[in-house]
Amino acid sequence: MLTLSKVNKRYPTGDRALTDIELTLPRGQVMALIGPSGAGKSTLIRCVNRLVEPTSGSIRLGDTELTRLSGRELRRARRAMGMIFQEFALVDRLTVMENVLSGRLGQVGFWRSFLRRYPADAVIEAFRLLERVGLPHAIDKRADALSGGQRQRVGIARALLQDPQLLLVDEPTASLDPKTSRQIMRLIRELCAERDLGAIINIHDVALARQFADRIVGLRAGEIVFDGRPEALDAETLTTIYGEEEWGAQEQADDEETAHGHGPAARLTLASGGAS
Ligand SMILES: Nc1ncnc2c1ncn2[C@@H]1O[C@H](COP(=O)(O)OP(=O)(O)OP(=O)(O)O)[C@@H](O)[C@H]1O
Repeated sequence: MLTLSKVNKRYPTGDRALTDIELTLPRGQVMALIGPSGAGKSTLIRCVNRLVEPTSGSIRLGDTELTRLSGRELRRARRAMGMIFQEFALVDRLTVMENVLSGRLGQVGFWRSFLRRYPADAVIEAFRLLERVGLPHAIDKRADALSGGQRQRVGIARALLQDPQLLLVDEPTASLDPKTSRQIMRLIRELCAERDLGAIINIHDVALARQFADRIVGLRAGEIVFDGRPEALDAETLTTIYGEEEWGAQEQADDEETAHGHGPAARLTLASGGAS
């Protein structure tokens, strides 16, 4: 379980990115973090893994107070948090298998990883994970020969090879087409359920968030202005999070597009709910 209490972040520039964030993420819960650009979503995720230092407050993962850690203890705590990034962050010239195994870099020690010798159990687990994410045939391919969706699957397998307690996911679908985006979100959701893993997913696509998350947290100007079930995210709440917009008109336009067969069916209306 992850617990944030009174977390504040003010950047040296004076920008106040987070104000008194209170958040508890139980095991197994998939939480989507939504909000306009600059709301503080990335800052929040990065405070959890300490890529950004919170200015004040407490962040606990299980029994560990993350804000007090440094050096070796911090590296160990970070291994308990699998990161999945927007741009996949793969090493292009390495194979799919090598990229997945790099998820164990921190655990196998410098020389072993330098020589690219991984323990047999890591290799077996990497095979298993690549099969689970749908890439058993691509093990020997170079990462730069993969499609965006396949690259993200490699990123997911790599994060899981760390055997994390929590997934921190930053815009996983930002550069993917609508169908692939849905597949990736569905995969993340299924894996979280299978492994009883909590996830915080920073995502701009509200329809995807509604469809695949158990819970939605809306940030605006560094504050939580919504925290609830996806069904509770109505036009009024969207206005609170994003500001004034004709959300009803958007729903209608999407409905019409779908009815007339324009645009991919995957373009969901804001009104749709439930995971598929
Ligand atoms: N390294 C930094 N130095 C100074 N200010 C920063 C830095 N990173 C972010 N900020 C500021 O903190 C606030 C929150 O930014 P953040 O990137 O966390 O928002 P976001 O919701 O993730 O936005 P986006 O959806 O565009 O990625 C913004 O005002 C931003 O300008």
